[in-house]
Amino acid sequence: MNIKNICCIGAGYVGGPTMAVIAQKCPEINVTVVDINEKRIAAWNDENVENIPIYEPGLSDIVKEARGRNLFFSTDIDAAIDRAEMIFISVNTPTKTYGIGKGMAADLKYIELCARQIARVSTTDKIVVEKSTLPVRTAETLKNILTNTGNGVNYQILSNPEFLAEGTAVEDLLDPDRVLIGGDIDTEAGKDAVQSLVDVYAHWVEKDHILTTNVWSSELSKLTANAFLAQRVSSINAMSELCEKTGADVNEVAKAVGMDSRIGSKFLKASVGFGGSCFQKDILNLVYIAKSFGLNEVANYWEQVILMNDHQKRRFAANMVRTLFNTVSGKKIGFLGWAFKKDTNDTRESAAIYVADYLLNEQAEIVVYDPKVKEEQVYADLDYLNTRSEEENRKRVKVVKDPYEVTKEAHAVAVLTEWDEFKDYDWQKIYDEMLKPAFLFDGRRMLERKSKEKIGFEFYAIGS
Ligand SMILES: NC(=O)C1=CN([C@@H]2O[C@H](COP(=O)(O)OP(=O)(O)OC[C@H]3O[C@@H](n4cnc5c(N)ncnc54)[C@H](O)[C@@H]3O)[C@@H](O)[C@H]2O)C=CC1
Ligand SMILES: O=C(O)[C@H]1O[C@H](OP(=O)(O)OP(=O)(O)OC[C@H]2O[C@@H](n3ccc(=O)[nH]c3=O)[C@H](O)[C@@H]2O)[C@H](O)[C@@H](O)[C@@H]1O
Repeated sequence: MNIKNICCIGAGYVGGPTMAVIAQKCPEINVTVVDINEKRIAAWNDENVENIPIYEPGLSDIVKEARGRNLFFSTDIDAAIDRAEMIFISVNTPTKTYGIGKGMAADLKYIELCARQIARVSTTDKIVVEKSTLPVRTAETLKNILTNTGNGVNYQILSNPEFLAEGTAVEDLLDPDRVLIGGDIDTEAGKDAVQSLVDVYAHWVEKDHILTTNVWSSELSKLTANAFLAQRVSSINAMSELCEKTGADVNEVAKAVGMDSRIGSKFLKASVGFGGSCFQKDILNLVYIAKSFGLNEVANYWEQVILMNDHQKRRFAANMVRTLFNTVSGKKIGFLGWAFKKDTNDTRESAAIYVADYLLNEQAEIVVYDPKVKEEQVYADLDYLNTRSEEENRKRVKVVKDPYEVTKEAHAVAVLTEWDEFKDYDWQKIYDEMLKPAFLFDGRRMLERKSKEKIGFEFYAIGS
């Protein structure tokens, strides 16, 4: 099928950047990104392109180039669906918070709503592309809804999971390790649909980086990739605790191990724990799927990655309390960073939230600075945990715009996100203005130990 119009449902961290790049690279295709969230769409359409709702290096330039030419953001979902030959579903698939599978399974209600809307609105044949991360065999459910409630329209379902990482989304989209497309490759219509999507990506991705498989392999590969990545972080974090007991240094261990080409050096950075909207959610989903097939050993194996991560966040916070003479009650603790990693304003499942929650339970007073995260987001994250009243969260946590306000008169400062700017702060000034002993906790292994100790800090870093 010759694709002239693409619709993407979901203008979030994946839908927005992915479609912006498709529009930039395929000027002859009209790309419309739709969402039920009016505020988000308004922000994507903001005259000042720096105000688009997602911060990603390089993204605003691409939006500036394509927006209004062949890239559009709209809340008119029906019109965009009807016009498109190809529809990407890029809505959120969070962990279920109710009913069967609560706390583990993926909540597919937004996916189902999209399918029902597509079925209701479509008057011409469509290729429906799963861009969201989904449990293996979701395409079957989609097909079922579309063909049983549709108007006699033909649908092809493709799986095209997204592997971009936040903070490097544009880079990852422009130069992906691979693009994965799963389809019904046993039928001519299925092969045609796969080819249509291959043709879109072939505008800028080398052919041998575009991989086609059956739908189920594609769906499962996405969960597998995230499980493997998160497993590496939990593996090195497990070693970080052993390093702290033995005098080994986790960065040296990671380097030595990573130089083995079979292991590789990437994704071996010890930290206060992985965050982000997907690793935990996708592994829980994998565990749930394995359990639902009665594969308990498989489920337990992968669940350990999450348990290790929870332990890492908890032990970082517990170590702070222990080091501060077993109490942080009424003490000012400065947080540098709140986002789940640098170069993003996303805070979903950020380790900082859980460390803060732990310290608040110990009656600490927390002051937060993050270069990209807004005050209301910090409160929303803490309120979401439901550990204490909203009023209490606002009383005990302050969010400031100047990092030196975080550190002034603080009993301890903790680095929770690896923003580059933290390295260049005036650490002598920070030391001078802190209460003594001045405790510094590096949850990201990003600060240089010797110079901090020379200034006088009591320095603690993960894994050394
Ligand atoms: N955030 C990431 O880095 C990555 C996410 N993914 C996957 O991509 C999917 C989307 O993730 P994000 O973009 O982070 O989510 P997000 O929450 O940022 O965006 C999803 C958007 O979908 C909209 N939406 C939900 N239901 C809708 C409906 N029925 N009609 C219209 N709009 C609707 C929401 O309003 C929201 O703006 C998830 O399945 C996630 O696992 C995959 C790779 C990377
Ligand atoms: O499905 C998804 O949502 C995406 O999840 C991750 O991307 P993302 O969560 O954006 O960011 P990562 O760079 O993977 O970092 C995840 C977390 O692990 C932490 N991390 C990562 C690497 C490392 O060595 N150590 C470490 O602690 C990061 O600080 C962060 O908190 C994957 O890297 C993407 O391929 C995938 O598409």
